[in-house]
Amino acid sequence: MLYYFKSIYSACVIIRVILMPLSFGEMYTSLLNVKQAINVERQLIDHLETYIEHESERLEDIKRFYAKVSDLHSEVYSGPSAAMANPLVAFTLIKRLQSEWLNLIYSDEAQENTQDFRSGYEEVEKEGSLPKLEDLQGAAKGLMRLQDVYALQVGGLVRGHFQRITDGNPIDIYSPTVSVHLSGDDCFLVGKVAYELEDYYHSVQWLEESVRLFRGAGGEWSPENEGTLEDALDHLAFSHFKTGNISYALSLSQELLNHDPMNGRVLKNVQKYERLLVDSPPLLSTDTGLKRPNTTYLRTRNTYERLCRTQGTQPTHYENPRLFCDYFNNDSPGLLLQPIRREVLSLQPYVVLYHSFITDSEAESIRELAQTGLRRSVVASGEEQATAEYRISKSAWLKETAHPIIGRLDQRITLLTSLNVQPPYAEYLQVVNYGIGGHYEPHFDHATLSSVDAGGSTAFIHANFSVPVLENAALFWWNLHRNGQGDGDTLHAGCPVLVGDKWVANKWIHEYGQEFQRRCSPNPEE
Ligand SMILES: O=C(O)CCC(=O)C(=O)O
Ligand SMILES: [Fe+2]
Repeated sequence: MLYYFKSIYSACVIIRVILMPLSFGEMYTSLLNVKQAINVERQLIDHLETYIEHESERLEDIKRFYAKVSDLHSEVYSGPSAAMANPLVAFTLIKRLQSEWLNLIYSDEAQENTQDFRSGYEEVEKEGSLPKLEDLQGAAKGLMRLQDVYALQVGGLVRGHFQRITDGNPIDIYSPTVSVHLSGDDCFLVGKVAYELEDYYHSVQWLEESVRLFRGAGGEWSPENEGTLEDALDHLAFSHFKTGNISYALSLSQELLNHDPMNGRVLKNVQKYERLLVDSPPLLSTDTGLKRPNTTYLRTRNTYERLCRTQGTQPTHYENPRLFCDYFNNDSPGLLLQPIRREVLSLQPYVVLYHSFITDSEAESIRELAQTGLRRSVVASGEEQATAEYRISKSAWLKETAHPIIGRLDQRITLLTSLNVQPPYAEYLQVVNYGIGGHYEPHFDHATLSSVDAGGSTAFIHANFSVPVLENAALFWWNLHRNGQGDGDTLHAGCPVLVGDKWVANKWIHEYGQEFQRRCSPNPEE
């Protein structure tokens, strides 16, 4: 968990402690919810197990009947015709044909088993603990965000690797301890989300993988799949058409026709593509020059992403002799025996990292206290607050009265900063948990606690450095100049979490109430 102290409004300070790495609904926006979903699937696995047992018993019974009847045919009825003279043989034949076959064929058992299985699923569904379509789409967008910000290869992701091409070779930027491969259908879903957003840059890449994997599976059908090779070919062909690669759209459509020769729509498309190719033959280059869509219109996107990729402070900052580390007690009696390791990361804006600001057990308690209050994080939107794609997380507010730990943290902030953090001079503690590819794009906090395995740094865009997520550490900066104006250099962002569960806690301290702690400067510009 990272802890941030920051001043807002006409305010001065930000304290942000990284705790370690929440409520259902919008499951993808918080990793805690994703973790809770594991139990939901466990319930479904139990229901499936019972279903398989019952269906297996039913099939065993059917097999027994089959064996009995086919044995009779090979042993009794194919023998001397005298067998039929036996009234018992004749009776059993008639009984079977009049009743047993009927009972077997019209047995309700299969339906009952299916019904029980469905009821189990419906119970889980009623609890409201199943992800919705929006969650699946949100998770798919999270994957594409990670792909973009960390320049990951889709082909690598599909094989469970987090790889970036460096000097022409794929280099692992993170090696997961547990890894999963994606199926043709998994890739189809991501591709389809992009396709529906008319984002053909991503749909082409994911659907290419989908088609490759579906082809590799030899068109084998799986009952759990959403799409088929034909669906993937269809979407991929159209994506290529939209990006101007007509000849590829044509060959994919022709492949699709091999599987589905009577598909009128695709037949028409083929004719259209052929006509287009005759009218304007393609240039030799097959490079379609597909560009990443700039959906968030971030002007600082390149710097932001570069800072996220480097996952930490730029080396040049260590070369600045005015930056230093020390053990700091702020001359506070409460810290004399236990000074805090302080790392000054930047002078303008002034950004300091306090190591081991909280303990593991404090971070754990804060996470637990926040859990039930976690709601989708919002951002200021005019007078109102609204959810936004550029902030994907859940957050909860903790008052000092929630637990003595919160009061102790407030005291620690005061010991370190000499600032008054009692209401109304500061906000309550805001605890945040990020979701799949969760992030907070560049923003200011003015008038606005965990380690992760990869990604999730806090990037200072204009100041050109990023701070990796450091468990239990606190990051402090002044959002405002001494003259009360917002400091433009504090533009900062929470990079997407690549792997891990990122929790942060924010403490925004108002400028009002700190007049004697942070005096104005003789220089009105300062
Ligand atoms: O998560 C981070 O690193 C940054 C979060 C942040 O800037 C905020 O919550 O205001
Ligand atoms: Fe912020």
